[in-house]
Amino acid sequence: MSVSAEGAEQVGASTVGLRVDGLSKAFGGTRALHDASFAVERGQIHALVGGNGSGKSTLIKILAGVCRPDAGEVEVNGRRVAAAEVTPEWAHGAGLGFVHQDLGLFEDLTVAENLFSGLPYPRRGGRIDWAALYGAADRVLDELDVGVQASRTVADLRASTRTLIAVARALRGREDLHAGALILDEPTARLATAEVERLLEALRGYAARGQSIVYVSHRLDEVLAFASEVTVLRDGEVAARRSAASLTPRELARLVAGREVAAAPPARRAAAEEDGARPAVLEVRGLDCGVVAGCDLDVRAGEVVGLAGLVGAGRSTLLRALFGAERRERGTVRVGGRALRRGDTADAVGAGVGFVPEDRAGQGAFLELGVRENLLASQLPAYRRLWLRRGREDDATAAAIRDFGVRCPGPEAELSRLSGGNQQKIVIARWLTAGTRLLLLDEPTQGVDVGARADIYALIRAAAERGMAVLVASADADELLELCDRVVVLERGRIGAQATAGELSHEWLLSNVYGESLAEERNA
Ligand SMILES: Nc1ncnc2c1ncn2[C@@H]1O[C@H](COP(=O)(O)OP(=O)(O)OP(=O)(O)O)[C@@H](O)[C@H]1O
Repeated sequence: MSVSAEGAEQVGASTVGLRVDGLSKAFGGTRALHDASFAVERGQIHALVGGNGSGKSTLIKILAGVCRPDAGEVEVNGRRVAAAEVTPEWAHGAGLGFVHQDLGLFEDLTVAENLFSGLPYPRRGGRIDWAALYGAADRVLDELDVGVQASRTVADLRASTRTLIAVARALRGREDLHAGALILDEPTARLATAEVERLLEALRGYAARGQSIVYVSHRLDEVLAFASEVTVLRDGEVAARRSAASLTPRELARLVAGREVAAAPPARRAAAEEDGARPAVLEVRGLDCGVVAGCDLDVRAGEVVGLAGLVGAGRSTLLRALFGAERRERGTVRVGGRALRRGDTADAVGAGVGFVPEDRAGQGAFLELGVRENLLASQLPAYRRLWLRRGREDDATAAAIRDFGVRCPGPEAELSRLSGGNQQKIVIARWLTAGTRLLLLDEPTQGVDVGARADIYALIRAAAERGMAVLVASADADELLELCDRVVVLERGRIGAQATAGELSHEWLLSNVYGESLAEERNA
């Protein structure tokens, strides 16, 4: 079976669901993919892992027909074409379905409307036939065991259910929903631990019925528990292809990073009396803002405090209110003893507050500016005042690129040209400077690779050792356990249970954060 000179596709019987052969793609001088090949058997769960900038997204975009490669071939269920011939229509027709990190769902619409968005709705007598639409949607949802009614509004659904809706939308319109290849780009990055297992269980069920699954993730423990085969990309090349059973998490981390990955430094676990002696950098009293109500919270110098909670509990709202990005309705926020004006981010920055928001593309980064400008964005006035401009800026930029292992063509490269994980490293590095007294982090390592994650934890802890106070919201239990001296749970906008590092465990988080959501599962 091969591709003819004209590039026409060849069809034949095969047990392979998806095969890519010799994929290469360069962006100017950057080699994003080089001669990458791997195959996914029908019904196999195949993980595609690699460091930030290793070429995973480029590979997915080529398969989706939205990025034209320089060379290579693609085969789906026996249909083989030159990769440069793949269009979105071909990909869909051949049976490829995609779930991107941003699920692209319309929150205010129903499940059925989301499932059939972009397609002509069934009509009867010139009007939309809603009964037929909901009926068709219910059949897809039943077939995929999603356990949700097509008439529900997406905004009311829990996170794992939303991801399954995105899966259903990727597969809709196929004759056999389980016959193609499903490609998921970090489907669990935004999910809390309990939600992850529910999603993976559903995906295992689809694989058992014949679906070939390609799954991209930076959570390596999860990869080894979920996938049967693993392809590791490094610098655009396939660095290893192994069965998951033959790998330990540590070996896989080494393959991904191309080096031994140091374990994160242990949380400080300071004695209570030592904590009491440190000054509070952040003092919040009676803060009301949106869902957040009556919030009292202190974070001391040198302390890393985790904010746990379910989606919608108000973690992001609280961080945004502290930074002034959201206008608080009541209450006071003091940083280093100074009261912050509400809704005034400049005042917060002036008091030494740094903020890494969850929505990097929308709020965290200046995508159209260069790496250097992004790194220095929090400190420009200081550099300008000192008349030190380029020399010092260049040193600081080079140091940040080195310390964070940022993969970029150079300090002038536009941020939009960097991979997602490398953008995140820049956004965090920007605030890890001497001027920051309080650092607010919202899901700081989402999309960040295993090596960089360890580096970022080490840099955050080192900043805390120097006296920075850190407040970090995370849905990732491992992150809270590895990074935090203390964890505070937000429950529907109110501060609930708290535990110090010595008391913290997976079990504690499960019962204090997720217990309630598991009980509510049937409602979604
Ligand atoms: N449009 C583009 N223009 C220039 N360079 C690009 C472009 N898209 C990707 N690249 C570069 O190609 C390389 C591979 O990027 P890609 O986004 O595929 O990596 P990735 O493995 O998905 O990373 P991450 O884990 O951070 O999402 C990176 O060096 C990136 O900077």
